[in-house]
Amino acid sequence: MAATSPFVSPPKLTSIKALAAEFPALTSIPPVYNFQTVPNIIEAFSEADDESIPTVDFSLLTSSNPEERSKVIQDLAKACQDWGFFMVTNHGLPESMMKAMIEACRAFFDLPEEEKQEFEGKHVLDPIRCGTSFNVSVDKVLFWRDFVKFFMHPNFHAPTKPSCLSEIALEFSKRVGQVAREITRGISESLGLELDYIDEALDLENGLQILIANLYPPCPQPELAMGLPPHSDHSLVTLLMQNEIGGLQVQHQGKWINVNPIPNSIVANIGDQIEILSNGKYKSVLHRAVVNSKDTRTSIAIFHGPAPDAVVSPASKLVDSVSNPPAYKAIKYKEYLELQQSHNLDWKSALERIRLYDIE
Ligand SMILES: O=C(O)CCC(=O)C(=O)O
Ligand SMILES: [Fe+2]
Repeated sequence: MAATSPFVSPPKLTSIKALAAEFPALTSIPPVYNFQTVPNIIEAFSEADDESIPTVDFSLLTSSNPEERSKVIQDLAKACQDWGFFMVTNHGLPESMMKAMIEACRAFFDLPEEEKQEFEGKHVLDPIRCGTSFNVSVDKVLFWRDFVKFFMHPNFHAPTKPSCLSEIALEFSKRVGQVAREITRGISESLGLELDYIDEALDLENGLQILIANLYPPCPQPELAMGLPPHSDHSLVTLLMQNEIGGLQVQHQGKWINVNPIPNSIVANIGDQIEILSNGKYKSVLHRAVVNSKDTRTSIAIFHGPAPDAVVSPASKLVDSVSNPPAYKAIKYKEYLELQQSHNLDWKSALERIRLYDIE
Protein backbone atom coordinates (compact mmCIF):
# COMPACT_ATOMS: atom_id res chain seq x y z
CA MET A 1 0.00 0.00 0.00
CA ALA A 2 1.35 3.46 -0.86
CA ALA A 3 2.32 5.60 2.12
CA THR A 4 0.10 8.65 2.53
CA SER A 5 1.92 11.93 2.19
CA PRO A 6 1.09 14.67 4.70
CA PHE A 7 1.06 17.15 1.81
CA VAL A 8 -1.90 15.68 -0.09
CA SER A 9 -4.82 18.11 -0.24
CA PRO A 10 -8.25 16.95 0.84
CA PRO A 11 -10.39 15.98 -2.19
CA LYS A 12 -12.44 19.18 -2.51
CA LEU A 13 -11.37 22.06 -0.40
CA THR A 14 -14.13 24.54 0.26
CA SER A 15 -13.77 26.20 3.61
CA ILE A 16 -12.37 25.38 7.00
CA LYS A 17 -15.76 26.40 8.35
CA ALA A 18 -17.38 23.49 6.48
CA LEU A 19 -14.73 21.09 7.78
CA ALA A 20 -14.94 22.37 11.36
CA ALA A 21 -18.72 21.94 11.29
CA GLU A 22 -18.02 18.20 11.69
CA PHE A 23 -16.38 18.92 15.03
CA PRO A 24 -16.91 17.38 17.73
CA ALA A 25 -17.29 14.23 15.59
CA LEU A 26 -14.03 15.33 13.95
CA THR A 27 -11.50 14.43 16.62
CA SER A 28 -8.26 14.92 14.70
CA ILE A 29 -7.25 17.31 11.97
CA PRO A 30 -6.50 16.09 8.42
CA PRO A 31 -2.70 15.76 7.98
CA VAL A 32 -2.60 18.65 5.50
CA TYR A 33 -3.35 21.04 8.40
CA ASN A 34 -0.64 19.61 10.66
CA PHE A 35 2.18 22.12 11.03
CA GLN A 36 4.30 19.74 13.09
CA THR A 37 5.20 18.05 9.78
CA VAL A 38 7.08 21.17 8.68
CA PRO A 39 10.85 21.19 9.36
CA ASN A 40 12.16 23.88 11.76
CA ILE A 41 8.66 24.74 12.94
CA ILE A 42 9.51 24.77 16.65
CA GLU A 43 10.02 28.53 16.86
CA ALA A 44 6.76 29.21 15.06
CA PHE A 45 4.94 27.20 17.72
CA SER A 46 6.75 28.37 20.82
CA GLU A 47 4.63 29.48 23.80
CA ALA A 48 3.45 33.07 24.21
CA ASP A 49 3.65 35.36 27.26
CA ASP A 50 1.31 38.08 28.48
CA GLU A 51 2.70 41.59 28.37
CA SER A 52 1.02 44.86 27.45
CA ILE A 53 1.80 46.40 24.12
CA PRO A 54 2.19 50.22 23.99
CA THR A 55 -0.81 52.50 23.50
CA VAL A 56 -1.08 55.61 21.36
CA ASP A 57 -3.82 58.14 22.12
CA PHE A 58 -5.18 58.95 18.68
CA SER A 59 -7.05 62.06 19.82
CA LEU A 60 -3.71 63.74 20.57
CA LEU A 61 -2.54 63.25 16.98
CA THR A 62 -5.09 65.79 15.84
CA SER A 63 -4.54 68.09 18.83
CA SER A 64 -3.85 71.78 18.17
CA ASN A 65 -1.78 71.93 21.38
CA PRO A 66 1.90 71.67 20.25
CA GLU A 67 3.00 70.03 23.51
CA GLU A 68 0.37 67.30 23.26
CA ARG A 69 1.25 66.78 19.64
CA SER A 70 4.96 66.47 20.30
CA LYS A 71 4.30 64.03 23.18
CA VAL A 72 2.20 61.74 21.00
CA ILE A 73 4.77 61.86 18.18
CA GLN A 74 7.37 60.69 20.69
CA ASP A 75 5.03 57.92 21.90
CA LEU A 76 4.49 56.88 18.31
CA ALA A 77 8.22 56.88 17.53
CA LYS A 78 8.93 54.73 20.59
CA ALA A 79 6.08 52.32 19.85
CA CYS A 80 7.24 51.94 16.21
CA GLN A 81 10.86 51.47 17.12
CA ASP A 82 10.48 49.17 20.14
CA TRP A 83 7.44 47.15 19.13
CA GLY A 84 6.02 47.98 15.68
CA PHE A 85 2.64 47.15 17.29
CA PHE A 86 0.43 49.39 19.40
CA MET A 87 -3.13 49.82 20.67
CA VAL A 88 -4.86 52.89 19.30
CA THR A 89 -7.14 54.48 21.91
CA ASN A 90 -9.63 57.34 21.45
CA HIS A 91 -9.79 56.66 17.71
CA GLY A 92 -13.34 58.00 17.37
CA LEU A 93 -14.79 54.98 15.52
CA PRO A 94 -18.16 54.19 17.10
CA GLU A 95 -18.21 50.83 18.85
CA SER A 96 -21.54 50.09 17.13
CA MET A 97 -19.89 50.53 13.72
CA MET A 98 -17.00 48.20 14.59
CA LYS A 99 -19.42 45.57 15.91
CA ALA A 100 -21.69 45.87 12.87
CA MET A 101 -18.69 45.38 10.58
CA ILE A 102 -17.53 42.26 12.44
CA GLU A 103 -21.09 40.87 12.36
CA ALA A 104 -21.52 41.60 8.65
CA CYS A 105 -18.26 39.76 7.87
CA ARG A 106 -19.37 36.89 10.08
CA ALA A 107 -22.64 36.77 8.11
CA PHE A 108 -20.58 36.50 4.92
CA PHE A 109 -18.83 33.39 6.27
CA ASP A 110 -22.25 31.96 7.21
CA LEU A 111 -23.49 32.10 3.61
CA PRO A 112 -23.97 28.70 1.94
CA GLU A 113 -20.67 27.43 0.50
CA GLU A 114 -21.91 27.76 -3.13
CA GLU A 115 -22.78 31.42 -2.60
CA LYS A 116 -19.35 32.22 -1.19
CA GLN A 117 -17.73 30.48 -4.14
CA GLU A 118 -19.10 33.20 -6.44
CA PHE A 119 -16.43 35.42 -4.87
CA GLU A 120 -13.50 33.05 -5.34
CA GLY A 121 -11.02 35.36 -7.08
CA LYS A 122 -7.76 34.08 -8.42
CA HIS A 123 -5.27 36.94 -8.56
CA VAL A 124 -3.84 39.00 -5.68
CA LEU A 125 -5.15 42.17 -7.35
CA ASP A 126 -8.71 40.85 -7.86
CA PRO A 127 -10.81 43.36 -5.91
CA ILE A 128 -12.97 40.76 -4.15
CA ARG A 129 -11.69 37.36 -3.18
CA CYS A 130 -12.61 34.77 -0.63
CA GLY A 131 -10.93 31.51 0.17
CA THR A 132 -9.22 29.41 2.77
CA SER A 133 -5.63 29.17 4.06
CA PHE A 134 -3.43 31.83 2.32
CA ASN A 135 -2.86 30.75 -1.26
CA VAL A 136 -3.84 27.10 -1.70
CA SER A 137 -1.79 26.86 -4.89
CA VAL A 138 1.48 27.49 -3.00
CA ASP A 139 0.70 26.53 0.62
CA LYS A 140 2.30 23.20 1.54
CA VAL A 141 0.42 23.00 4.80
CA LEU A 142 -2.98 24.65 5.08
CA PHE A 143 -3.98 27.22 7.69
CA TRP A 144 -7.05 26.81 9.88
CA ARG A 145 -8.54 29.99 8.50
CA ASP A 146 -11.09 31.24 5.98
CA PHE A 147 -10.89 34.76 4.62
CA VAL A 148 -12.71 37.29 2.54
CA LYS A 149 -10.74 40.15 1.14
CA PHE A 150 -11.95 43.27 -0.66
CA PHE A 151 -10.40 46.48 -1.94
CA MET A 152 -12.17 49.50 -0.48
CA HIS A 153 -9.94 52.31 -1.83
CA PRO A 154 -9.20 54.00 -4.25
CA ASN A 155 -12.27 52.27 -5.74
CA PHE A 156 -14.78 50.80 -3.38
CA HIS A 157 -15.62 47.10 -3.75
CA ALA A 158 -17.47 44.77 -1.39
CA PRO A 159 -19.30 41.46 -1.80
CA THR A 160 -22.97 41.95 -2.70
CA LYS A 161 -23.95 39.34 -0.09
CA PRO A 162 -25.01 39.54 2.71
CA SER A 163 -26.96 42.61 1.61
CA CYS A 164 -25.97 44.73 4.63
CA LEU A 165 -22.22 44.29 4.13
CA SER A 166 -21.57 46.80 1.39
CA GLU A 167 -23.36 49.73 3.04
CA ILE A 168 -21.68 49.19 6.41
CA ALA A 169 -18.28 48.72 4.76
CA LEU A 170 -18.51 51.97 2.76
CA GLU A 171 -18.83 54.19 5.84
CA PHE A 172 -16.38 52.03 7.79
CA SER A 173 -13.80 52.34 5.01
CA LYS A 174 -13.90 56.14 5.16
CA ARG A 175 -13.63 56.33 8.93
CA VAL A 176 -10.88 53.75 9.33
CA GLY A 177 -9.03 55.26 6.35
CA GLN A 178 -8.92 58.64 8.11
CA VAL A 179 -7.44 57.03 11.22
CA ALA A 180 -4.77 55.25 9.16
CA ARG A 181 -3.93 58.42 7.22
CA GLU A 182 -3.44 60.41 10.42
CA ILE A 183 -1.24 57.67 11.91
CA THR A 184 0.83 57.63 8.72
CA ARG A 185 1.29 61.42 8.94
CA GLY A 186 2.39 61.00 12.55
CA ILE A 187 4.85 58.27 11.52
CA SER A 188 6.22 60.54 8.80
CA GLU A 189 6.83 63.30 11.33
CA SER A 190 8.27 60.89 13.88
CA LEU A 191 10.88 59.83 11.31
CA GLY A 192 11.98 63.46 10.90
CA LEU A 193 10.24 63.77 7.52
CA GLU A 194 7.65 66.34 6.47
CA LEU A 195 4.18 65.56 7.80
CA ASP A 196 2.94 64.94 4.24
CA TYR A 197 6.05 63.19 2.96
CA ILE A 198 4.57 59.68 2.87
CA ASP A 199 1.20 60.97 1.58
CA GLU A 200 2.87 62.65 -1.35
CA ALA A 201 5.74 60.28 -2.12
CA LEU A 202 3.43 57.27 -2.20
CA ASP A 203 0.32 58.96 -3.61
CA LEU A 204 -1.98 58.04 -0.73
CA GLU A 205 -4.91 59.84 -2.42
CA ASN A 206 -4.90 56.69 -4.56
CA GLY A 207 -3.57 54.42 -1.84
CA LEU A 208 -4.84 50.85 -1.59
CA GLN A 209 -7.06 50.04 1.36
CA ILE A 210 -7.66 46.30 1.53
CA LEU A 211 -9.93 44.72 4.12
CA ILE A 212 -9.30 41.11 5.11
CA ALA A 213 -11.81 39.42 7.39
CA ASN A 214 -10.49 36.22 8.97
CA LEU A 215 -12.55 33.39 10.44
CA TYR A 216 -10.88 30.85 12.71
CA PRO A 217 -13.38 28.13 13.70
CA PRO A 218 -12.72 25.86 16.72
CA CYS A 219 -10.04 23.29 15.95
CA PRO A 220 -9.94 19.78 17.50
CA GLN A 221 -6.12 19.86 17.75
CA PRO A 222 -5.13 23.52 18.11
CA GLU A 223 -1.61 22.58 19.17
CA LEU A 224 -0.98 21.10 15.70
CA ALA A 225 -2.65 23.73 13.50
CA MET A 226 -2.04 27.41 12.76
CA GLY A 227 -4.57 30.14 11.99
CA LEU A 228 -1.93 32.25 10.32
CA PRO A 229 1.79 31.44 10.58
CA PRO A 230 4.39 34.06 11.53
CA HIS A 231 4.41 36.79 8.86
CA SER A 232 4.74 40.52 8.39
CA ASP A 233 2.16 42.59 6.49
CA HIS A 234 2.84 44.08 3.06
CA SER A 235 1.15 47.39 3.99
CA LEU A 236 2.41 50.70 5.34
CA VAL A 237 0.12 50.36 8.35
CA THR A 238 -2.46 47.69 9.22
CA LEU A 239 -5.33 48.36 11.62
CA LEU A 240 -6.95 45.33 13.21
CA MET A 241 -10.09 44.68 15.18
CA GLN A 242 -11.31 41.40 16.58
CA ASN A 243 -14.17 39.78 18.43
CA GLU A 244 -13.73 38.90 22.10
CA ILE A 245 -11.68 35.75 21.40
CA GLY A 246 -7.91 36.13 21.56
CA GLY A 247 -5.44 34.50 19.17
CA LEU A 248 -3.19 37.26 17.82
CA GLN A 249 0.42 37.08 18.99
CA VAL A 250 3.30 39.39 18.14
CA GLN A 251 7.01 38.78 18.27
CA HIS A 252 8.89 41.08 20.61
CA GLN A 253 12.56 40.70 21.55
CA GLY A 254 12.54 37.10 20.42
CA LYS A 255 9.41 36.14 22.41
CA TRP A 256 5.78 35.73 21.39
CA ILE A 257 3.35 38.02 23.21
CA ASN A 258 -0.45 37.62 23.34
CA VAL A 259 -2.36 40.64 22.08
CA ASN A 260 -5.48 40.17 24.17
CA PRO A 261 -8.63 41.78 22.76
CA ILE A 262 -9.65 45.00 24.51
CA PRO A 263 -13.24 46.06 23.73
CA ASN A 264 -13.52 48.94 21.25
CA SER A 265 -9.77 49.11 20.66
CA ILE A 266 -7.89 49.01 17.40
CA VAL A 267 -4.51 47.34 17.11
CA ALA A 268 -2.08 48.99 14.70
CA ASN A 269 1.05 47.53 13.21
CA ILE A 270 3.85 48.66 10.94
CA GLY A 271 4.04 46.86 7.61
CA ASP A 272 6.87 46.17 5.16
CA GLN A 273 6.44 49.45 3.22
CA ILE A 274 7.31 51.52 6.32
CA GLU A 275 10.35 49.32 6.88
CA ILE A 276 11.48 50.05 3.30
CA LEU A 277 10.69 53.77 3.46
CA SER A 278 12.44 54.22 6.82
CA ASN A 279 15.42 52.18 5.59
CA GLY A 280 14.91 49.73 8.44
CA LYS A 281 14.57 52.28 11.26
CA TYR A 282 11.04 51.02 11.88
CA LYS A 283 10.71 47.28 11.28
CA SER A 284 7.60 45.46 10.17
CA VAL A 285 6.76 43.03 12.92
CA LEU A 286 6.19 39.30 12.86
CA HIS A 287 2.81 38.20 14.11
CA ARG A 288 0.72 35.03 13.95
CA ALA A 289 -2.81 33.85 14.78
CA VAL A 290 -3.25 30.75 16.90
CA VAL A 291 -6.48 28.75 17.13
CA ASN A 292 -8.39 27.17 20.00
CA SER A 293 -10.73 24.22 20.48
CA LYS A 294 -13.76 26.12 21.86
CA ASP A 295 -14.65 29.37 20.18
CA THR A 296 -14.78 30.87 16.73
CA ARG A 297 -12.53 33.88 16.40
CA THR A 298 -13.11 36.65 13.86
CA SER A 299 -10.67 39.41 13.06
CA ILE A 300 -10.73 42.22 10.52
CA ALA A 301 -7.39 43.56 9.30
CA ILE A 302 -7.44 46.69 7.17
CA PHE A 303 -4.24 47.08 5.19
CA HIS A 304 -3.36 50.65 4.19
CA GLY A 305 -0.74 50.88 1.49
CA PRO A 306 0.69 53.11 -1.22
CA ALA A 307 -1.01 53.58 -4.60
CA PRO A 308 -0.50 50.39 -6.68
CA ASP A 309 1.84 52.17 -9.13
CA ALA A 310 3.80 54.11 -6.50
CA VAL A 311 7.45 53.13 -6.28
CA VAL A 312 8.53 52.57 -2.69
CA SER A 313 12.15 53.15 -1.72
CA PRO A 314 14.04 54.36 1.34
CA ALA A 315 13.36 58.11 1.83
CA SER A 316 16.38 60.05 0.54
CA LYS A 317 16.51 62.09 3.76
CA LEU A 318 16.95 58.87 5.75
CA VAL A 319 19.86 57.42 3.76
CA ASP A 320 23.40 58.51 3.16
CA SER A 321 25.63 56.84 0.62
CA VAL A 322 28.53 56.35 3.04
CA SER A 323 27.21 55.51 6.50
CA ASN A 324 23.66 54.40 5.77
CA PRO A 325 23.16 53.30 2.15
CA PRO A 326 19.71 52.16 0.96
CA ALA A 327 19.09 48.68 2.34
CA TYR A 328 16.16 47.81 0.04
CA LYS A 329 15.60 47.85 -3.72
CA ALA A 330 12.96 50.28 -4.97
CA ILE A 331 9.79 48.40 -5.96
CA LYS A 332 6.28 49.25 -7.16
CA TYR A 333 3.73 48.43 -4.49
CA LYS A 334 1.70 46.23 -6.83
CA GLU A 335 4.82 44.25 -7.71
CA TYR A 336 5.51 43.78 -4.02
CA LEU A 337 1.98 42.42 -3.55
CA GLU A 338 2.55 39.92 -6.34
CA LEU A 339 5.92 38.95 -4.85
CA GLN A 340 4.35 38.22 -1.47
CA GLN A 341 1.38 36.33 -2.89
CA SER A 342 3.41 34.11 -5.19
CA HIS A 343 5.33 32.50 -2.30
CA ASN A 344 4.41 30.92 1.00
CA LEU A 345 3.29 33.35 3.69
CA ASP A 346 6.50 32.79 5.49
CA TRP A 347 8.19 35.02 8.06
CA LYS A 348 9.51 38.10 6.25
CA SER A 349 10.46 36.33 3.04
CA ALA A 350 9.04 38.93 0.62
CA LEU A 351 11.07 41.71 2.24
CA GLU A 352 14.16 39.53 2.26
CA ARG A 353 13.88 39.21 -1.53
CA ILE A 354 14.41 42.96 -1.97
CA ARG A 355 16.85 43.52 0.89
CA LEU A 356 20.31 44.60 -0.31
CA TYR A 357 22.23 43.87 2.87
CA ASP A 358 21.53 42.81 6.45
CA ILE A 359 20.61 45.58 8.84
CA GLU A 360 20.55 45.63 12.63
O1 LIG B 1 -6.31 37.39 12.92
C1 LIG B 1 -5.39 38.08 13.36
O2 LIG B 1 -5.35 38.51 14.49
C2 LIG B 1 -4.22 38.41 12.47
C3 LIG B 1 -4.61 38.71 11.05
C4 LIG B 1 -3.43 39.04 10.21
O3 LIG B 1 -2.33 39.09 10.66
C5 LIG B 1 -3.60 39.32 8.77
O4 LIG B 1 -4.73 39.20 8.25
O5 LIG B 1 -2.57 39.67 8.15
FE1 LIG C 1 -0.97 40.12 9.36
